[in-house]
Amino acid sequence: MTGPDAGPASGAAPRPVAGPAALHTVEPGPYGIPVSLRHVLDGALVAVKGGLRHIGALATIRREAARAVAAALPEGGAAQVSGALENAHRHADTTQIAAVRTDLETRLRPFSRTVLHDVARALDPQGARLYLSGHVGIRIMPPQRSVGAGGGELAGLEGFLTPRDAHVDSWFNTAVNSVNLWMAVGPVRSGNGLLFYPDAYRRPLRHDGHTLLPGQPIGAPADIELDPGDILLFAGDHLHASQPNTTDETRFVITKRLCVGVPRYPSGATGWVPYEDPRLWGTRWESWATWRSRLTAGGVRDALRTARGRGGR
Ligand SMILES: O=C(O)CCC(=O)C(=O)O
Ligand SMILES: [Fe+2]
Repeated sequence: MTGPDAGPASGAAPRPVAGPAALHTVEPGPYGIPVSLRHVLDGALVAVKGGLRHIGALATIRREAARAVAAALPEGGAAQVSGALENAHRHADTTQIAAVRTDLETRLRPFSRTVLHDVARALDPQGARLYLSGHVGIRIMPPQRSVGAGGGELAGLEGFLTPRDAHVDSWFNTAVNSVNLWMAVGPVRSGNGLLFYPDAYRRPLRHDGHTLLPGQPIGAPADIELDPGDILLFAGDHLHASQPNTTDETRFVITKRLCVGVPRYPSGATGWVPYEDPRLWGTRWESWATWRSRLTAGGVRDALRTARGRGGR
């Protein structure tokens, strides 16, 4: 590991946040993004200022968002929203916003792979191979008061279009050495972002495999604010929750995940996802890109689970 610690850039004071944890900020420089992912896996919350602009991705994401809006809304409404999804709820109902989200997921899936690869390459050497997940989360959170009572279009969109209660990603499908990239496309403000519970980091917590069970002390939440283009890095083991959106802006974030070293999966996890070795991309071995993550205890457990499922048990 050669990179400096993910401390504040150029001696600036850490940005204050509510709660006990400071949000560390770093600025990309001519040599890339000076972040130690080990520090992130130790529980640090790190904002890479202008990270999406640094890799030249923000304009493309906005352009695709404008196309998805144009496809889902009548002309007048689409023109009003344009690429600025923070206004979406003013001109679109929940069903239309759900359609934009679904369309954007398809449109951005291949590009998000490039984005993650570009970020991984811009990072300082981490002293470990980085494995990249195909997961992409398009998270468009309209103000709560504008979200309809919830018909079929909201089913399964918890954390993507409706708030997600406190959880740890590694309880279900995320490796324990995974780092989340929570990438702000529009502004993230107090009242529409994510809450983190740093005191609960890697503490044993009771949960139902999906969500924290009530009645456990988890400490005060840290409330994170980001500017468009900022990338928040946080460990997949962090306890976090969507803040029900009380602002008058729709919040628009895209998420990706990468693993520091060979993925390690918790034995009790309820799900599993592969991570790819990007060195094999574009080679004739590309179809083997997930083999290393399959050749783990977690990968084998998942293969057995799938085989048992096929056997009808
Ligand atoms: O964006 C949200 O509100 C939920 C995000 C989340 O849970 C995640 O990225 O793991
Ligand atoms: Fe999460």
